[in-house]
Amino acid sequence: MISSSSHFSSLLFLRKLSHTVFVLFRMQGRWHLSRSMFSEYQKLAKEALPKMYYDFYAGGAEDEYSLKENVEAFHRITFRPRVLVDVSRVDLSTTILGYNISSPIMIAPTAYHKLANPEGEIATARAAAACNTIMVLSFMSTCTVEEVASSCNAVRFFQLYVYKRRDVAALLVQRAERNGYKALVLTVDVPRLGRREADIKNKMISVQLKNFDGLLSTKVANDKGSNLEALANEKFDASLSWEDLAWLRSITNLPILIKGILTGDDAIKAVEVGVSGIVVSNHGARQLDYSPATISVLEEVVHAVRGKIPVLFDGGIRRGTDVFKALALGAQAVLVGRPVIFGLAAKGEYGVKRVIDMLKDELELTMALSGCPSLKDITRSHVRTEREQLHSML
Ligand SMILES: Cc1cc2nc3c(=O)[nH]c(=O)nc-3n(C[C@H](O)[C@H](O)[C@H](O)COP(=O)(O)O)c2cc1C
Ligand SMILES: CC(C)CC(=O)C(=O)O
Repeated sequence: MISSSSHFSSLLFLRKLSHTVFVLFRMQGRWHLSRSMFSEYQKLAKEALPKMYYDFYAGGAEDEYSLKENVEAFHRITFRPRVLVDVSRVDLSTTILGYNISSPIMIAPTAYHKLANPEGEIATARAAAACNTIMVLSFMSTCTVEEVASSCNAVRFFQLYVYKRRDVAALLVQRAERNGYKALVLTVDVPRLGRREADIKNKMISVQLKNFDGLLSTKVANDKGSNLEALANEKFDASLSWEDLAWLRSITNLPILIKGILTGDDAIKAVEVGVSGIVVSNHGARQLDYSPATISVLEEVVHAVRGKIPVLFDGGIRRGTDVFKALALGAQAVLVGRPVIFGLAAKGEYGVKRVIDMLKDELELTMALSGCPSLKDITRSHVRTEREQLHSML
């Protein structure tokens, strides 16, 4: 239930439950509980999915400290809006690696979309096309690289995990290139799978992925805990290192982005090895718990890169205000993971489109209310970080 604030007659309290901000308000003599559209979709997804799948999508590693922090660190950043700026038109459009998109909100690579909806990644790709944005297809997708490519005309990037079987990684890269994917996103934060305790308890399944038919088996069936963890630990190449970027460049002409950078030091190395961009990410807090909230390290990375390559961002984006904050701190665009999956689980292609449109609408409003008619008008001085707020109190 989402209601217009103009009808509020009283506001009772504002409290955080789980990762969600709830407001209890009185309207026309009755009490109502408001939630963001994201939480509405999360709730619908929870109702629609078996517990094992919902926990897989929603969960994080170990204590889920970073999972909460990814979201809550945004709440500690406030705005410095400017007034009396002509915002009768607000332009959200931007360019990523030369591709024009309608807003700086892209779809993050996430595994196993068919567990959320029978149409799987095809539904997600069609929603991306309808929103005129970029989808990053996961290496662990349930639809094939070819099926997704032929389903719509969205600009698509391909996310890569490097298996011990390098020939399999190389083959998938070639298939992505042949099928019109425009960039590779090399994910570097999974030498082993993080300890996801819900998946261990639920004995999370690992299904055969069609992309690998005839190449290798991705199906694991044992009774000892998360089959996904067993799969990743068996197949992923934990020896992958900076030197291997030369190998990757030798097998493709596509631009390469590195996803999973959290420090200025690693950002400098990424620039040195000649990649075309980086994604500041802690993998949605599913890998190393107590890694920092991604928004809290974005600026360090942006400073280290010194504008040499684009810096993208993901982790905890739930509102248009979050997108604005990430842009103000130097990101060129953001990627969203769970909101897209919850949209997909709740309402298929339509749900994904709604979630993206909601974020776009909220970003547009935030820009108007902050005095920013275009993305280039969003500057560092439009936000106040927690550190700045603390300094101002000294
Ligand atoms: C269910 C799920 C599956 C994911 N699968 C992948 C994947 O296959 N490859 C990858 O690079 N990242 C994967 N990620 C991480 C996302 O790309 C992204 O970094 C993260 O979801 C961003 O955080 P958010 O969910 O708060 O938006 C996955 C995340 C989730 C939640
Ligand atoms: C199968 C997993 C490795 C997919 C993934 O990246 C994730 O679940 O976070």
